[in-house]
Amino acid sequence: MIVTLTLNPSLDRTIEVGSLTRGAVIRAAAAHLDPGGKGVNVSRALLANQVPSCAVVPFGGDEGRRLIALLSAEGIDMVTVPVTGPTRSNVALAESDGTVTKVNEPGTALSAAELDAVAEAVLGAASSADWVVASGSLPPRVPADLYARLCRRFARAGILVAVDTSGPALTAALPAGPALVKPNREELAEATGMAITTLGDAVEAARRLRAMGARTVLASLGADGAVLVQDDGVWYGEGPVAEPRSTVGAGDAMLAGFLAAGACGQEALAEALAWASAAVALPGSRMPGPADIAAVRRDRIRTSTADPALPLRPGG
Ligand SMILES: Nc1ncnc2c1ncn2[C@@H]1O[C@H](COP(=O)(O)OP(=O)(O)OP(=O)(O)O)[C@@H](O)[C@H]1O
Ligand SMILES: O=P(O)(O)OC[C@@]1(O)O[C@H](CO)[C@@H](O)[C@@H]1O
Repeated sequence: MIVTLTLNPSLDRTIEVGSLTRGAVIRAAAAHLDPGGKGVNVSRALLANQVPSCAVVPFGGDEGRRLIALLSAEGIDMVTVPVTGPTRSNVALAESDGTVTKVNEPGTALSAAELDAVAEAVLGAASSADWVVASGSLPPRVPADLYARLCRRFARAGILVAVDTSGPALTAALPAGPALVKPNREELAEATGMAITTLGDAVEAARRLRAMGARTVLASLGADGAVLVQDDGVWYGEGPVAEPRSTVGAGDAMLAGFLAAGACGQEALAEALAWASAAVALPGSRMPGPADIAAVRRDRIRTSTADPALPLRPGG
């Protein structure tokens, strides 16, 4: 059982446009509304592939009620925690060449009592968990070491914790020894202060995150694929997507696939890439099911030992 915690969930609106021009009126080709937030997406991807998962989700206001209604309609197993502030709405503009521009609201602050209620909900849900996935940004004024405290608490209970976050929350979590972190390229650069321009840079940055305390680093590199660094090896893989539709939530699908496949070695990396590629080919943040993933797995995923000289796409 995989429990996910999304402290800052969202209603995600993805708007498909030909291309973006600042200051212009742009007529959208299509729009999608999805339940969002990184942990929520991990649970949605797991559910779509019949892997047991429970999502812990604080929610507030009309947006929060809409979020919970959308998750219920998908059949997500969840523990909901009512809070006073409204759940945020995030917007993604997906251009026809696959470029996605995201505007994420900060979310609303949780009171100390609300934070305690969420922590209690996670501890309760995790009593039968193998993994707890702590994913996404922290709402305003939530202490940056919250994920670190969860890592320590669950380590004592023998439960593995995966952390997918950015900024101070990621830096604070590392010394608490998370079993897994899933930074993207920007987060790798931010956490290490390194410029990531080659695969070798990404591997070196992932090694530094391990030196700071993370046991396994699964670093996603956008269209360049992903690199996995753990005790028994370093692997690289990619899964080109012929017609990228929306990359929103691709990293979450990747994390879900990696955990579903056992979170270890080249095979799990290949599965993670198949889930991510399948997600990129779908609109909005729709999570791929077995048929979407099987189509990708058959012919497109390539994994290998990591060639440090491989250049990454500029600015990716
Ligand atoms: N344009 C693309 N073409 C092919 N694959 C892609 C593309 N963008 C992303 N992917 C796949 O999705 C994975 C995750 O993407 P990315 O590194 O952007 O994660 P992320 O920033 O965590 O995403 P999100 O926060 O939206 O979930 C990549 O490792 C790659 O396998
Ligand atoms: O603002 P955060 O918490 O960093 O990211 C939130 C978010 O961008 O992540 C998901 C995609 O990974 C979306 O569903 C959601 O809008």
